[in-house]
Amino acid sequence: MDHAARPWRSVLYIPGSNPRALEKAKTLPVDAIIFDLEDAVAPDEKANARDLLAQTLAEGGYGPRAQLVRINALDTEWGEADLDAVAAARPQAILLPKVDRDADVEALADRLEARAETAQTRIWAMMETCEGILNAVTIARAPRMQGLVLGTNDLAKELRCGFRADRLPMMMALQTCLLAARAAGIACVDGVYNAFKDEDGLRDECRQGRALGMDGKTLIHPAQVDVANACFAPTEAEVDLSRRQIAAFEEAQAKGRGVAVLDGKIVENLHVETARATLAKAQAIWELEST
Ligand SMILES: CC(C)(COP(=O)(O)OP(=O)(O)OC[C@H]1O[C@@H](n2cnc3c(N)ncnc32)[C@H](O)[C@@H]1OP(=O)(O)O)[C@@H](O)C(=O)NCCC(=O)NCCSC(=O)C[C@H](O)C(=O)O
Ligand SMILES: [Mg+2]
Repeated sequence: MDHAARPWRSVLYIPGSNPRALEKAKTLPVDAIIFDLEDAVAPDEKANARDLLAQTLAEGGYGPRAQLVRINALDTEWGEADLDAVAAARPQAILLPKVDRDADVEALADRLEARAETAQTRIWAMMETCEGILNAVTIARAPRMQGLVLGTNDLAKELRCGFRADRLPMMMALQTCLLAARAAGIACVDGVYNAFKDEDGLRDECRQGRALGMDGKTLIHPAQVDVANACFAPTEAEVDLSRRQIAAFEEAQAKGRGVAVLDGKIVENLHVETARATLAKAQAIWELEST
């Protein structure tokens, strides 16, 4: 699969303490899983969840789904032990919560560097503190970074803002993270939609996230997966337009022109790059779903 095109449409949190949900995820058509040891796990359950997750990761069975482990922050009483427990399973990626600055990522990167098992492990950062949003540019460029995840619940708490359908109070934070991720060439995945039985509300928020440029949405329940997969995939119309734009541009080029006209609109090289990226994404989704 073309790594730049790897889909992150649906990224499902699974509480590391819930064996039934850990099993269920093996059957769900999600692009990625976040095995959570942080906020989905109560303090009394942390130690058991850590052991269960270490064993679950070692057993595998999650197929082509990308796997991220959200540990507790390294300055909590659980963070270091979480990392110790999951390291042996060679985790694809660690998701670090409540990242305030690039030094938080560097501290984790140093620990990953020190172990042979985590030589390839990437880092994702939860963007959910005001400090973190203000430092998004340097966080996104820190070592081993693969993506940002918006933590809109913690962010709303810190901002002291309300939840609105248009998400106006946190729009600047969402866009700051997107700018930082795109400038660094990494992924950016939107926050969760808490009302997991409200399919229409979820669809609206996914559409908004996609229009902003998000790669996908973090999810909390299996019922949310199909909506996110549909909203963040290229539509048939987009695939068709991309093919026609490429064909029109190549035809224009063959005639010595640098610009084509399609459906009354200009097509330049930059539009062709977007069209090729759309086709690569559609192909990557097809490959993932056929595995
Ligand atoms: C919200 C839930 C507590 C609801 O759980 P439950 O009552 O068990 O739901 P259902 O009975 O409808 O479940 C049906 C089956 O689906 C499985 N299930 C449920 N949730 C998940 C899941 N997340 N992943 C995989 N499988 C799941 C159930 O086990 C049932 O299976 P079966 O019986 O075999 O058919 C629950 O959904 C839940 O705990 N969700 C996750 C909550 C969570 O992770 N929260 C933390 C992340 S959000 C966050 O922290 C974001 C960020 O940091 C921020 O600040 O915003
Ligand atoms: Mg959070």
